[in-house]
Amino acid sequence: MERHSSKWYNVQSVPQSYTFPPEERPGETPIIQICHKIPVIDLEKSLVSSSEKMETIKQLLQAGQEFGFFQVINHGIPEDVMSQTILTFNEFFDMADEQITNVPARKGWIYTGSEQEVKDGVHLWRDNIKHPCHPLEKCMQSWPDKPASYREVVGRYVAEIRKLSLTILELISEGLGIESGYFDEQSQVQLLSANRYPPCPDPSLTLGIPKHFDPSLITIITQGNVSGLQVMVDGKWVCIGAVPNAFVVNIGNQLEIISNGMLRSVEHRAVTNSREARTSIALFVNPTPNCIVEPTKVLLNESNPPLYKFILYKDFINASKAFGIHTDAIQKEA
Ligand SMILES: O=C(O)CCC(=O)C(=O)O
Ligand SMILES: [Fe+2]
Repeated sequence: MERHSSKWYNVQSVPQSYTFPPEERPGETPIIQICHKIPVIDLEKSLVSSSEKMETIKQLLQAGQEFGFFQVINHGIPEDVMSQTILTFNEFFDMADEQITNVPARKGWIYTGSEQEVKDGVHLWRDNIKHPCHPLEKCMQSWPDKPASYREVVGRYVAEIRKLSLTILELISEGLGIESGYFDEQSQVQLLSANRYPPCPDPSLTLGIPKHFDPSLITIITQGNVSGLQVMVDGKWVCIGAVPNAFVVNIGNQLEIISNGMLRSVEHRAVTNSREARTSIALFVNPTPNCIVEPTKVLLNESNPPLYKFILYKDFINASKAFGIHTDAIQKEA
């Protein structure tokens, strides 16, 4: 028998162990219904003039307030960096399972194949790898070394995303009236989480990732050409369109706290489709474990009292078990 056919997703129907309870499954409504309201923001415009920059800032804040999500285009990251990174992860996920699951003492990265990942008794329709990325030179020494290009390609991608995330955070801090550099300390940790959702015989029954909030400051996602990221808008699950060469950006719980609720961390989930595999790469920009996260003082006054208590980032993560069974391991790596 061909090795490939032994993969967990080569099945004619969705196994019971992958079937979500009726209230959680996507159901029969069109799953890939694109929401065109979620803004696509042209970042190049912010470089043209100070009035264009103010306009970009306004768009970022409005999107963060209204949807908690937006996409950015003309962000300066070369197309081939994005496409090569997706290809490298596809190669990684295509490797024979033994090559990725049976690596001894895999310190520095965590692979969770679908068969190992169970949420409330149900398997997720995805394979996943997570690893820290900052400081880059140190972290990349312990990333996977197969495929051979992994460290170089993913390293280049991570370096580009770090610059992009700082640009976006700087624009947001200017809009909120926070001093420049405030987020330098709050955004020291980068955690990469790449997902591969194979084609699924019945996407109405199962999920790639169940609904959740991101425990990050912001998250920057590449979803290639395949939609599947769903966000709750006006009480309905809708998909974020796959815009060529765009990054999806979402506000995480920490930025919601810092902005005292002005920017919203919004629930989202990943659905599957029956036609093609989808690969997404999420980079969580996180505070360091001992960083105190609290509503920034400049936004507080009598009519805007703090809505959140201060919290150490590691206490937040441990209390919310934000990374499931890997929470402790991920905290150690950070
Ligand atoms: O696959 C996606 O687009 C969603 C990923 C996501 O929400 C996450 O990794 O937290
Ligand atoms: Fe997420």
